[in-house]
Amino acid sequence: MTEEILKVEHLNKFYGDWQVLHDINFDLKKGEVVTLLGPSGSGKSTLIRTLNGLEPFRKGSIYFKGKKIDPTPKEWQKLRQEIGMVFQSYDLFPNLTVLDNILLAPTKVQGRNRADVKKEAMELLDRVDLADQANSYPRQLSGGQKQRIAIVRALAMHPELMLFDEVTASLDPEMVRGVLEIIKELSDRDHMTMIIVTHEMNFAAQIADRVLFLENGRILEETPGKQFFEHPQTARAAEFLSSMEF
Ligand SMILES: Nc1ncnc2c1ncn2[C@@H]1O[C@H](COP(=O)(O)OP(=O)(O)OP(=O)(O)O)[C@@H](O)[C@H]1O
Repeated sequence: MTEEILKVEHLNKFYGDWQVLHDINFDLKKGEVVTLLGPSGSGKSTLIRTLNGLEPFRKGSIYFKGKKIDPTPKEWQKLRQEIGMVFQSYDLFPNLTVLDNILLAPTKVQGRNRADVKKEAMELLDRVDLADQANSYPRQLSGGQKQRIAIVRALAMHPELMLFDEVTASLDPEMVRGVLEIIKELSDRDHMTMIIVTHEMNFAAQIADRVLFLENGRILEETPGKQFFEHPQTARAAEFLSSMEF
């Protein structure tokens, strides 16, 4: 049986008194790619951030590799070593070089040997065609380059699960493809388990094993990727796809 990486059960989240996520249930097996799609404000970012402990939740359970998460700051800090996340805003440290951005957490948090991590970081940088920028500072890089570095930084922790929250949303169109290709390769070559929030429908159609379609904080449908894009189950999802000109 394929190993279960994540299971979300009856997850409810509130901002103050207002409920933003309603009874979210889904699971994710090793190597699977799930995309979260839905209109603006449907709760996609909130959900993916909740899965990394960046947003607290009030009711429900999240299991990671079969173990129920005790949602304390300490536990999340530990789990973030295994659940990598990349954001729209890169969040690189401006005062550190590219290489030091990548080495920081594996050496300081995981206590791994600096020379080993450095060797691996250079291989990862080579893979995203940025080995020549190892000693640059983030301000010297384009948005697309910064986002490729942010992905490498997350991968250097050897995550079991990667979360991507609209990682191409701030990029100029010509930068988008390079970043999406890296994510696609992570799936094809490394069989990385991933949850992806994106507005890039063609990319979602290529990469999604499953789509969770959200509206008003609820999962309206959960459909295999190919089927979702060809024959969505709900009229609302069909309307959404046509509004995205897919
Ligand atoms: N910190 C917050 N406090 C209160 N409300 C919030 C907060 N963050 C998000 N919201 C609201 O929660 C709802 C869901 O937002 P969220 O960003 O998760 O949606 P989304 O589907 O990711 O949208 P988009 O595609 O526009 O990024 C929206 O109505 C948003 O205004």
